[in-house]
Amino acid sequence: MKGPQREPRVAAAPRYHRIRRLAIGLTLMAMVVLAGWWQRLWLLGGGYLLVTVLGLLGLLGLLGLRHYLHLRRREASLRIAALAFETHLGMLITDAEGRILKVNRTFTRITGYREEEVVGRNPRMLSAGRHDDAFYRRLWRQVKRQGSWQGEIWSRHRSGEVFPEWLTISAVRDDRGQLTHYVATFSDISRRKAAEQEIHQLAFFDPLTGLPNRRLLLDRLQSALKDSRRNGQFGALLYLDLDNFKRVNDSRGHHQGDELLQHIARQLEGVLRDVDTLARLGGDEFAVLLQDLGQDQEEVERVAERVTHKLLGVLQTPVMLGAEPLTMTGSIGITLFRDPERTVDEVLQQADMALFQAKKAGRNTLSFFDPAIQARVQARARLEADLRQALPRGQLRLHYQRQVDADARVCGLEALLRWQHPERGMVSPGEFIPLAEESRLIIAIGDWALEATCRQLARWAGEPAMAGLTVSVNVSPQQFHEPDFVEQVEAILARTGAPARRLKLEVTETLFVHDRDDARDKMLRLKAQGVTFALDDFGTGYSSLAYLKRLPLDQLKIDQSFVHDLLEEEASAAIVASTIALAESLGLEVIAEGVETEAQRAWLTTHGCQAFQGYLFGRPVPASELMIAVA
Ligand SMILES: Nc1nc2c(ncn2[C@@H]2O[C@H](COP(=O)(O)O[C@H]3[C@@H](O)[C@H](n4cnc5c(=O)[nH]c(N)nc54)O[C@@H]3COP(=O)(O)O)[C@@H](O)[C@H]2O)c(=O)[nH]1
Repeated sequence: MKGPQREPRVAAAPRYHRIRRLAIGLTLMAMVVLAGWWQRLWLLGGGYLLVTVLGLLGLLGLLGLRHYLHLRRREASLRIAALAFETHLGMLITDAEGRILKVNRTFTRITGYREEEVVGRNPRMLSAGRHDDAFYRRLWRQVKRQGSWQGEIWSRHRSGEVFPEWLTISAVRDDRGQLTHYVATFSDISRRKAAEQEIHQLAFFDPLTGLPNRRLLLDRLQSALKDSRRNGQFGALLYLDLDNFKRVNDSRGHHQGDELLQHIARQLEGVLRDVDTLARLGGDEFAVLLQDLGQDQEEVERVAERVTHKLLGVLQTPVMLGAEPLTMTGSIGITLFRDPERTVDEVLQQADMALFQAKKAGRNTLSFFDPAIQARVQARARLEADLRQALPRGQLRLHYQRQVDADARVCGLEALLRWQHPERGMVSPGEFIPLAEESRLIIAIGDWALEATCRQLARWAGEPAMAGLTVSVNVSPQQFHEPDFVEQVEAILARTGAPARRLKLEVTETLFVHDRDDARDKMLRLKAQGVTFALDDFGTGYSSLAYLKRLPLDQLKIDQSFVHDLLEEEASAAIVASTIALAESLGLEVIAEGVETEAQRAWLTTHGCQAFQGYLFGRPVPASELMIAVA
């Protein structure tokens, strides 16, 4: 194995050595020649120069090549950047101070502004004015801290039209970390928003009426229950069903049925507050969610009942459907909620059961889920119906309560209403006046009381013991706010022949909450006739001292609740003492009402009160029973 392997090598050796010797000989010769040349150049002193020149030439060549390659690369990236800049996204670049340097064509397409119109200006020129300063502060804080911000923002088109956009802002920094530019890219998302809105509309609103649907109602009811647990305020859920709606559909067709539902939805909305939710549950069924009705249950019941009556009233307003008018009625079931344990399902179920009761009770009616509330509501309804008859049937009376001075001499009287009910006997005004106010019957009743007082005043004008007495009569805010109230009083005075200077009108603080100027004007016109004014229940209501000095009042009446607690409660005593001092400093008379004991009278006298009214001096009695001695 080894022999055949070595044989060829022995044969090639002389040729190989010949070639090697030839190559070495040639190299040596070249070296000798080059060395000769080199020696000669060196000797000529140009050796160094040549090396330097050759070196520099080489370096320049290399730099030139690098620069060329760099330019090629930059040109390529600029081409790419320019291409990228002209994208489907709007783009703008500002300097570090926020001045616009460049915008792309999409920017112009979306905003309507050409580049030359915006360069040098601040991008805030595009602001729609829909975000507050805090929004922009947060945005820029994030750009500064995190290098970029993105989100939805409202912008304004050159035409003034406002549109939503999706915006990204990035801060650009150089190698040393210095801020050099901001780059903003954005897209118009109006269409996406419109689509989202449409989806939301379909999911949460009824397509026929545009009202919230059952799903949205449930959402709102859920949060209403949470709120009511938190703030202790009552809420109410009302279920409303149109009576005999099917007949409308059958006789007039579905088109008119739909029209009717749309009309009713608008009308019902019209009598509700913005914060209330009116929903259509389907067919002819609606629901109303009322929130934050207060903490006093009886007051809340009354509010819910009032709203329900308004809704039922709306339904009864005739509607022109096609050529013929149509009048509808409805039934309403109501449940109140505040109980922390109550669930959405329970509330819905209760409203439904109450609606069933209302339907069963004969339609065009309301029914509360709670039987106790229902009983109270029905009792009030009966009382109101009776009260409507009280005036025409002559069941109202006036009683008079004496007012005395520091020497217990009668100096005036207060006329107080009484209702002689045929079955219930004497009904207290405390019971029927609030009802009369709710139903606005108070205007007619108040006018009657005023006229009856004036007739009595005219009679007393001929009696020496009574002629010098002033008679006070209560005027409710509704009555006072009637546009022709002054003319009414003037007409009554003229009709009855009562001396105006003997008539004192008792008004309350609530009168001056709204339209104070109108109230002042009316008072001044009546005062010009000789009529005087007392401010009743002082300290229990609005009690703004500012209005006191502007109004032409003659007397302050200290409310009986303060007099009652005067000797037991320091706060009441302090209020009474301040009221007396205030009246004195404003030059007004002061009278304390509800004085029941000698100790209260003594305390009041010591603190400067000079006039009193209360059971201590006499209860309200009919005019025929007043026994007043000639002064
Ligand atoms: N708008 C009108 N309101 C009227 C009219 N008549 C009465 N009213 C208001 O009804 C409320 C209840 O009145 P009434 O039951 O008559 O009670 C008055 C007095 O009887 C009662 N009073 C008087 N002295 C005492 C007392 O010593 N103790 C005690 N517990 N009660 C007493 O106080 C009522 C006086 O009311 P006022 O001075 O008006 O505040 C009442 O709010 C009447 O205003 C009317 O014609 N129109």
